Amino acid sequence: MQNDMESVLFSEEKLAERTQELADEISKEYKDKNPLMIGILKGAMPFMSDLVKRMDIYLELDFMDVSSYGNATTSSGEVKILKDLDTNVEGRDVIIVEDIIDSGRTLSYITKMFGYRKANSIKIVTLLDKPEGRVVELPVDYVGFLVPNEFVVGYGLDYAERYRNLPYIGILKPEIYRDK
Ligand SMILES: O=P(O)(O)OC[C@H]1O[C@H](OP(=O)(O)OP(=O)(O)O)[C@H](O)[C@@H]1O
Ligand code: HPA
Ligand SMILES: [Mg+2]
Repeated sequence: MQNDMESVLFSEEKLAERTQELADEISKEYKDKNPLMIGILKGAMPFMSDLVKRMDIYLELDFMDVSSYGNATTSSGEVKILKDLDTNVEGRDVIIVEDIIDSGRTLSYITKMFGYRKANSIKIVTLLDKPEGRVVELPVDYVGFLVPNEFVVGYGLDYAERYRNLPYIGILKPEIYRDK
């Protein structure tokens, strides 16, 4: 698996350090709010797990499974809900947790939906933001790192379901996904 990588963008240590900073910032702002933190599966799983362990406030967790990439490196444009929330978001202070915002389509769809469902507030925390990929404008509240317009994998991010278990974030060798 490591041989498929062209370069490392963010090491395990760097990810841990930045996650701690985000956890401190969010904890401070949500100290008395009992936020509902919603992880978007599957990519957000490792980041969300590390983030919430570093937050010393009352909070609740829920998950949604949404998919628009399938096995491709560009978004299909169609957002499919594979699993909805268990929790009613009405009146809740929602924090959506993502691994990456690229075209913005996934989160634009989800934030609109939570708006219809009458959440009290909706904020977004994403580990990575790829501004050059943006097709739909989207306000993002907490960002770990900006990434270049390359397909990145690791720490939850996949290519064709692989590489989610890498402890760091890196760029794949182009021959891995070229001609597929
Ligand atoms: O801003 P966008 O262009 O919508 O891209 C971002 C979304 O794409 C990825 O999910 P994917 O659909 O690949 O599902 P996964 O998390 O299960 O890999 C990623 O985890 C984000 O949810
Ligand atoms: O760069 C990416 N890598 C993995 N999954 C993704 N989903 C959107 N962009 C990406
Ligand atoms: Mg994916």
